[in-house]
Order: sequence, then C-alpha cells, then structure tokens
Amino acid sequence: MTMDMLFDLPAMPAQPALPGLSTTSDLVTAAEEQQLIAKIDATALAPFRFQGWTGKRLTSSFGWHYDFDRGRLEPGVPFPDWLIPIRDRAAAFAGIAAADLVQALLIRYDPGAGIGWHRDRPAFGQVLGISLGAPAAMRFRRRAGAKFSRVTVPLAPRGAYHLSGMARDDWEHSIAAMEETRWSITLRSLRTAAGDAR
Ligand SMILES: O=C(O)CCC(=O)C(=O)O
Ligand SMILES: [Fe+2]
Repeated sequence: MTMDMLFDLPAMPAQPALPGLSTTSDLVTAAEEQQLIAKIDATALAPFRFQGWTGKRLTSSFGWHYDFDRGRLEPGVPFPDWLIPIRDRAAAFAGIAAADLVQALLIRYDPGAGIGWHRDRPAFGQVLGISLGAPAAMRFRRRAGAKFSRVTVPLAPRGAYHLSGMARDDWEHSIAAMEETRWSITLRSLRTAAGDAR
C-alpha cells in the first residue's frame, strides 16, 4: 500500500460523543456570525423566567413559547425573516425538514450567565443549537446507579449541535457560567402525537 492510498481513504465520520448527538464546527461564516449577533442584540431580550425565578441569561422566542410560569406551550410571534435562512441551513445539517423547526429561542449569556442541568421540555422534539461569539462546553449527564455518567462536548463558535434520540431524551445538559459573552440560537420541532422526538 502506498502513502497515496492511505490519504485517499474517505474521511471517517466523527464518532459521536453520545448516541443522538451530532455537531459541526462551521455552520456560519465569521461575517454571518457578526450579523446574527447584531440581530439578536437588536431583539428585545428579557431575563429568562422560571416559575417566578429570574435567570441571568437573556432570551426571546419565536414560533412557539414555553411559558415556564404557567407550565405550558403557547403560540408566539412568527419567525423574523433573518432567521429563515439560518433555520434552513441548520435543518439541512440535521437532515430534518426546515418546516418542522417551529420554535426559535435566542439567548445571550453575558459573563456569569449559564444554563443549569435540564432536559428540554417534552413538548418539543428535536433540538438544534447554533453557537456564536465564544466557545463553550456543553456538559451532559445521565444517572448510572448512584452516580452520573458524564460527557463534555466543546461547542465551537459558528458551529452547531443536533440533539435527538438518547442525547435528547435520556441525558441532561448544562453550560457552565460564561467568562465571555456567548449568543445562541436554539431551534426545536414539536414532539409528534406518537411521542417521537421528530
Ligand atoms: O445555549 C445553548 O446552546 C443551550 C441552550 C439550551 O440548552 C436550552 O435553551 O434548552
Ligand atoms: Fe436545553
């Protein structure tokens, strides 16, 4: 075998750190990243609210809105035009229909803000996230007897992740408090009546 043959081998797909998790490090360009950050900052962001408690991260949602104070999903304002191309590109990365991504959540994490351990609300199906501005580590955990199994996945700015299957439904995730400002766009489908996270 020659060296040429070795280098002609097709690129192996990256082994997923968790079943149901896939990531890409380059969903948007640096110029698009700056435009998206400007669009998010121009949106009326409000501190995330959870049953009367207010979080440090700032959020705004489109399409559907999960009201944590009332514990229910409510129809929200339609997606702004600037989000449509990015939704379409994220859907293509995940191999799902763009029209199924009916909710968008914009988040700005200023220094000191993070997101605690959770699974996304079961009313939602698949979850896609786009990272902007600064790298972050998404931590995953799942109970294994008296302990937790843990996996940490780096989130590159301008990259994206897709959570489905076990990574979506069985594992919790969190992001430690940021040192630098990070923005994210989360896109979600609704769970089907059959219960599939589609
Ligand atoms: O900022 C992120 O990428 C994660 C957001 C998240 O986990 C959520 O909103 O449920
Ligand atoms: Fe989440």
